[in-house]
Amino acid sequence: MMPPSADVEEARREAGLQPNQPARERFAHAWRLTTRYFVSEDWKVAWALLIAYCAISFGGVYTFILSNHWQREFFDSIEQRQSSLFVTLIMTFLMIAALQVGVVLANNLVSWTLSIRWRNWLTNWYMDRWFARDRFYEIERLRLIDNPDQRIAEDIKNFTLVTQGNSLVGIAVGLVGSLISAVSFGYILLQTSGPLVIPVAGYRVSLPGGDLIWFAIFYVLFGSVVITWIGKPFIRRRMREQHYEADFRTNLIHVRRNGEQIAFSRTQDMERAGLKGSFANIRRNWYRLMWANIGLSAGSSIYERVMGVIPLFLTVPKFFAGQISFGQVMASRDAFTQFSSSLSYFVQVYPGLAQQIANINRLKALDDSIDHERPRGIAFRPGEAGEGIAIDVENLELRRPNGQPLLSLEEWKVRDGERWVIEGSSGAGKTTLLRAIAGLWPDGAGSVAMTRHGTAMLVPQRLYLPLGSLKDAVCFPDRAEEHDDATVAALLEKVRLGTHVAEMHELRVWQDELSPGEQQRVALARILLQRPTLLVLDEATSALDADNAAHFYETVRAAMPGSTIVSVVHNEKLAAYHTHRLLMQDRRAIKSKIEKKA
Ligand SMILES: Nc1ncnc2c1ncn2[C@@H]1O[C@H](COP(=O)(O)OP(=O)(O)OP(=O)(O)O)[C@@H](O)[C@H]1O
Repeated sequence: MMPPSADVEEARREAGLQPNQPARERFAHAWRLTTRYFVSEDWKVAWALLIAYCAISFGGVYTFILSNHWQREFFDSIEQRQSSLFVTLIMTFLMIAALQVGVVLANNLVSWTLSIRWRNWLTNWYMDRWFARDRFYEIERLRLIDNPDQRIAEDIKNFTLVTQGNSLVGIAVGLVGSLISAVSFGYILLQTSGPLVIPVAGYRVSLPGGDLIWFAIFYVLFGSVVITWIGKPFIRRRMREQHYEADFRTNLIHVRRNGEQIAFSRTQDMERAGLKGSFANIRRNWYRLMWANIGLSAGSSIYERVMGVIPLFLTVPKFFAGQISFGQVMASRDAFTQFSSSLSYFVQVYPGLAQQIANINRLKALDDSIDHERPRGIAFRPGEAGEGIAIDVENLELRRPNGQPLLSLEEWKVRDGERWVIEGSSGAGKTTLLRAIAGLWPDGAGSVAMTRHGTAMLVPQRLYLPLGSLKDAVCFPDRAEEHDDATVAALLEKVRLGTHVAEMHELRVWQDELSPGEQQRVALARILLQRPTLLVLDEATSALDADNAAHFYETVRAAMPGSTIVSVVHNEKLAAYHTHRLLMQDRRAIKSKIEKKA
């Protein structure tokens, strides 16, 4: 049995149908994700910016206190008509104002710089891993997760953004601030309340510190547990929101890319209905998100209201008993509220934190899909084929990703200079066999060894044309500067694309402009430029008329008489350009020689 795809797992987890991954694993991942940049080669700059950011944030609080202080002094001096202090106070104000403006500017400078450097580093880190071991291809082939592109572009951006209050760094800095203020107000509370005495099994256990402190700590703990519990659906809905938004955008791009076919087939209504369905997911999820948010807001509002009266319930009896003054009642209420709201920081930042948890979870799924190790059934051995052999296949069993068998091929040797045509009905596994030859299909068993000599080139049915000029497209994967214009112009003439020679350097979206048949002739030009010793063609002439298809094969044969060719064709006439045939039938392959017609 094949492992279930991570996509199914991720969606089921978010729907609450499957338990979350172990908390320890998720915490370890979140920790590594957060600290990774700060232990990278850019660590000096990273730490300098982070420390500067923290210093500026606390500097901001300090300037706020300064200006508060100044205000009191200023109004007092006005009330007492101390005109001699006026100029000094104005000067002080200007200095404080300059400091405040400086803090805002420095905060912008540092937070924006840290955001882009962190994002730049993490994006590159993910992109490197996404490209390594062909993961970008494997994730799509197995559909391991949805929209990895959105995760790399959006989720990393949201995760590394320092410029907003609900950013990870902003939350952490706020946490330090609230801890400091919890300690200061806790100290005030200590002075206004007696020890907490709890009767346990006939004994009176006295907890050190003020009773108000202990009540505040219990209350905050209780509140945090309840809020976390209420907030669970909120996190899940936030994650779903990101999925649905990404799906909707992908569907819009899909319509844009296939605009011509949709316009031709007049299926606008169908496409619009599909898009509306995709948007309906966003809308439905929005309402669920709204209810989850209302639940969360209700929880935090009740929590805050109760927090305002608890100290009164605790201190008023002492006031009635004549133990404390009314002033102490009010002072301890203020201190209690300040103390517990500093401790309740977690409850206050929960929505922002929920967004960050959603980002981290989506990046975890991306990490899991990149690290996903699928046992390689088909051994791919480049450079290990024997002398004179271009491709050596042994005991090959091709399977679909779900384990269903596609094709058995006991032994298949393609000798240098041979030209093999692969035939078989649609869906027989011809393209999959070519993927196995290229080392891109691991599902199955057996081995594929490739020659160590020369170069190989695979030409698919739909050619990849890079963004740029027509010359770029012909020269790909080389850079255009590596070949002179005259050579490329001659090739364009040779492949019957002479009309485009004059516009060879124009930057256009050639993929959209050239007809499929013209694109296949660009492929021919590319082959003639690269002159690979092993050429693998997957229905490379499917869009060409009979004459142009024959011209394609004749040109290759004349220009590269000794090259080895493996090609998939549906057109029987083209088989004549080959020396051998591999016919796929009933999941088996029959090999034969093609006799030359006299
Ligand atoms: N990534 C994939 N995931 C699941 N199934 C796949 C995947 N790629 C190919 N298949 C399945 O493997 C089978 C063989 O596909 P393949 O493209 O090799 O056929 P083919 O012989 O080249 O067909 P055609 O002549 O129509 O191009 C098909 O049933 C296809 O659905």
